[in-house]
Amino acid sequence: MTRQDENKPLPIIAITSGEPAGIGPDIILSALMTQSFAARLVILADPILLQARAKQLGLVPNWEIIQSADQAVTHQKGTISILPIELATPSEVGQLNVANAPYVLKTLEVAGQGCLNGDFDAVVTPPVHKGVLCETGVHFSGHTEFFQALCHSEQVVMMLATDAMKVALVTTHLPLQQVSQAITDESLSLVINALNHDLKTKFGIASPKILVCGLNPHAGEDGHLGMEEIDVIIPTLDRLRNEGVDLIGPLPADTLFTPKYLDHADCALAMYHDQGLPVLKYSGFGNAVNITLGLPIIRTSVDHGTAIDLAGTGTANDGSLKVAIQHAINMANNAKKHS
Ligand SMILES: NC(=O)c1ccc[n+]([C@@H]2O[C@H](COP(=O)([O-])OP(=O)(O)OC[C@H]3O[C@@H](n4cnc5c(N)ncnc54)[C@H](O)[C@@H]3O)[C@@H](O)[C@H]2O)c1
Ligand SMILES: N[C@H](C(=O)O)[C@H](O)COP(=O)(O)O
Repeated sequence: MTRQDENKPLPIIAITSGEPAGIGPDIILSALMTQSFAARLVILADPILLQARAKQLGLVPNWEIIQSADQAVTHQKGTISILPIELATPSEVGQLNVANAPYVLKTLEVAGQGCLNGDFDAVVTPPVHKGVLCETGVHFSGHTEFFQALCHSEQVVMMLATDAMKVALVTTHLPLQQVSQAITDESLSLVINALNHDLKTKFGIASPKILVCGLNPHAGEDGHLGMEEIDVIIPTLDRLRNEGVDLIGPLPADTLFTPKYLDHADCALAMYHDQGLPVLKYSGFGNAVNITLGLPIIRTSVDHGTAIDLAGTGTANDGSLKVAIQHAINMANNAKKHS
């Protein structure tokens, strides 16, 4: 039996490098040097980038350069298996360079396509810098939307989770000015149905109970502080309840995130990015995972950004990446069990 055959049942997880000038390379190295994962981990990156960062951080991994995903063997801490993707130009720590945007996008494309065609069982994405990618002229608002387009998914849902809390979003990377118009009966229904479906199928929750935030202060105060609840949110929730979805709300977002509600629900649904994520990050920054629901592939990510200020310093916390990798492994094992 070859080494590959012996390890065949373990999922193959693609890990992209993220923004090369940021902390992506640091946390990949640190996580994989200090913890063994029961999976075959394939880093999609330029080996030169990772080797230079390892040297800067004083780390000496056992490098394996592979030519295809199936050559990866069970991960052991200290080993880094790389499926090479070349940088466009050498990357300097802490210096964003738009010339490397195509490299970043290529790592995501290879990972996403590899998941779609079965080479990988899941993809884990360290952080990219959205601004530098947009400077190339592509509209990149986030991995969530990138993988939605790549997979032609009708509806995706961004959900961040810690052991204590799951927070999903109705709108993702949208200017605040556009949030109200984006909350319609159709969009809210699609998000809630996708969330309800994946909480059942990907998290094994038989009958998910979902807390829904209002959009306005005090959930609109009976229309005195905004009409979106009365015009859109309440009628949509009522209809979905009649269809069997277990929904509570809309509740005022300022008090929804308290144990009285959270302790008796499976997930909170916030109307926009900064309504839900600050609470989640306050409660568990560094230990949370970002999961894209609604995709035909498994994709997890970290709860933080590129932290350019920390790249190459050895002070970046790898906790969220470890959680993201472990979640991807668990979800991939679960999917294999049910396939
Ligand atoms: N998953 C992703 O790809 C992702 C997630 C969030 C933000 N971003 C992008 O990252 C870039 C920078 O965003 P930002 O400045 O708002 O957020 P950030 O998370 O990069 O930084 C916010 C603060 O948290 C600190 N920090 C972040 N990660 C840390 C870690 N692992 N260990 C210790 N400290 C850490 C930083 O030093 C900084 O003080 C933006 O372009 C943003 O779009 C990407
Ligand atoms: N909204 C996420 C966060 O604040 O952590 C982050 O921007 C990542 O989004 P994507 O996974 O879509 O890149």
